[in-house]
Amino acid sequence: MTQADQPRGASATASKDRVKIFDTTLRDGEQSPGATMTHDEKLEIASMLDEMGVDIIEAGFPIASDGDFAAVSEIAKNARQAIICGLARANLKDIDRCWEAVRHAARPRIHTFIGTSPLHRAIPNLTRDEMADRIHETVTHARNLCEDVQWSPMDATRTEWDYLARVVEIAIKAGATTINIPDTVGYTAPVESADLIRRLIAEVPGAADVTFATHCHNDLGMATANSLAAVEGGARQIECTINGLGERAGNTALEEVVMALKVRGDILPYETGVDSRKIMAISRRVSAVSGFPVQFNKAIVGKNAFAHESGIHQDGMLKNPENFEIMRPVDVGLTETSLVMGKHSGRAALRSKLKDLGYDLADNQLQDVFVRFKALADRKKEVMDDDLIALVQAEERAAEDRIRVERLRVVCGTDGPQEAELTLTVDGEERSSTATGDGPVDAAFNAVKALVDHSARLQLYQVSAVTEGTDAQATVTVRMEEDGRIVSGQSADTDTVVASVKAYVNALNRLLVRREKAGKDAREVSYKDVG
Ligand SMILES: CC(=O)SCCNC(=O)CCNC(=O)[C@H](O)C(C)(C)COP(=O)(O)OP(=O)(O)OC[C@H]1O[C@@H](n2cnc3c(N)ncnc32)[C@H](O)[C@@H]1OP(=O)(O)O
Ligand SMILES: CC(C)C(=O)C(=O)O
Repeated sequence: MTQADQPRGASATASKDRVKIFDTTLRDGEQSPGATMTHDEKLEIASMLDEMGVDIIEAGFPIASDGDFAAVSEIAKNARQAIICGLARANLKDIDRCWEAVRHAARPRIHTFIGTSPLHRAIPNLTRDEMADRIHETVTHARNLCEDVQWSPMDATRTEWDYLARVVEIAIKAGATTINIPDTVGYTAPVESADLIRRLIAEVPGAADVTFATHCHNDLGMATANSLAAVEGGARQIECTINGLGERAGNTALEEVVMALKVRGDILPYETGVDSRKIMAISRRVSAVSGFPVQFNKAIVGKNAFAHESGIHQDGMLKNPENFEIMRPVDVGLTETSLVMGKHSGRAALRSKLKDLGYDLADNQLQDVFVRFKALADRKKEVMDDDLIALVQAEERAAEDRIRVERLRVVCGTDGPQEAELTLTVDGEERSSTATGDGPVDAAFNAVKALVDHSARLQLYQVSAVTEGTDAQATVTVRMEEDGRIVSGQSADTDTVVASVKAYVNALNRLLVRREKAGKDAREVSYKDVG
């Protein structure tokens, strides 16, 4: 093993073997259709990878384009600790171009490959012997340029055993320092993955002097399992990408193997140099620059990976997070577990969430808010923090209100006039009216006026969405003026007209309070007798 090939960071402990993390987000990851990144974005991602402790960054395929060449060169110049690697086909031109780009790095690596399976040997149309000669020639050439050379028999897992063993031996003899065994089409299964590496190490002359690497694709959803199995078989380098980005179904996800080794150290006694607390930040950045959203239930980095919505789970989490979490959110760079408030949530989670938001409610208040929360959750997929704040504030306001909205039905659409049927409770007495107007809000406001006679003038009517989506609550603010007294009212509801009427009524209630404070008898507000 050369000095350049040594893992960085903490040295391997007596009990745990060090596994190097080789990130190929910028090469294999970028090969995902549509995932192309700009030069500056590649530099930024490379710097984050370096910062988080990745051992080797495969920065690109320098012969592929001038842009790739420039990105690999600049990443090589900027690298602080990581080995910077470039990919090259099994030809001298590719290898020279790759070296031109990576040579600027303090720790450069050339990675050259050729497909060795029967299917892949047909691509450059080479016989077994011709390919063997090509491997010898190209690996030797690469090693003459660079002391750190990685060689990959592409489609290794579909290559005949005898031929694979033969070409791996040739590559080692020609100077390769890392032998990478790719499962190019995601075909292998964990037991095979472990056995293949174990057998290569046991049977190929010189195998003990090089690092074996595993490079898995996720076509059958087994990339992480195969990579970990390969480590158990003796591989000490895992090739992976952030968010599992990569060709077709993607590559092994860096965050999955790093966290699996961290969490299951009891049965997988290996360690990496990656600072797992930087995982979320780079995952979000890679998702943003590649334009590939992370699926909600993606292991480790999905939006729901540390989120709990069902009441029993939330209650269990509040009693002890270990009940439903095998990792601490902080270990992947999240500040906290998210208790997602939705229709499956219970009172324990609601109380805890409200406490976090600064509302310490008495039991009866909590019960009222809970009823309204469940009603909202039935209409809305997810109840956000701002929704809850709006609910509690509405509850607080409603507690002292003399006028309350009981029922509202609005008929609206293209054929006017719009009509509103409204029932209010005024000082404990139910009253109803029907009114028309120019639009549903106007009709509803006219219905309020029909029940509560007042001379206040509407100065402002404003609607905004509390949260995102078509099921978002609308917050309505109204401002009214009467005899120089200005009052405002606010309410939130998923129904904009309901929110409008409640905001209007809220303002009227405040007007009554202002009148009382001004020494006037609030009964001066006359209620029209329409009942
Ligand atoms: C499994 C993997 O991820 S492998 C990496 C795949 N990544 C990429 O292909 C992305 C970058 N690729 C490119 O930009 C282009 O394909 C280039 C610049 C490398 C080559 O472009 P072109 O010269 O136009 O060749 P084209 O892409 O059409 O065909 C590939 C050629 O490389 C040959 N080839 C493929 N792999 C290898 C290899 N490992 N070693 C030697 N030759 C190879 C093929 O036989 C073919 O040559 P041929 O037409 O003479 O048979
Ligand atoms: C170039 C090699 C390592 C590769 O990407 C693959 O086989 O999937």
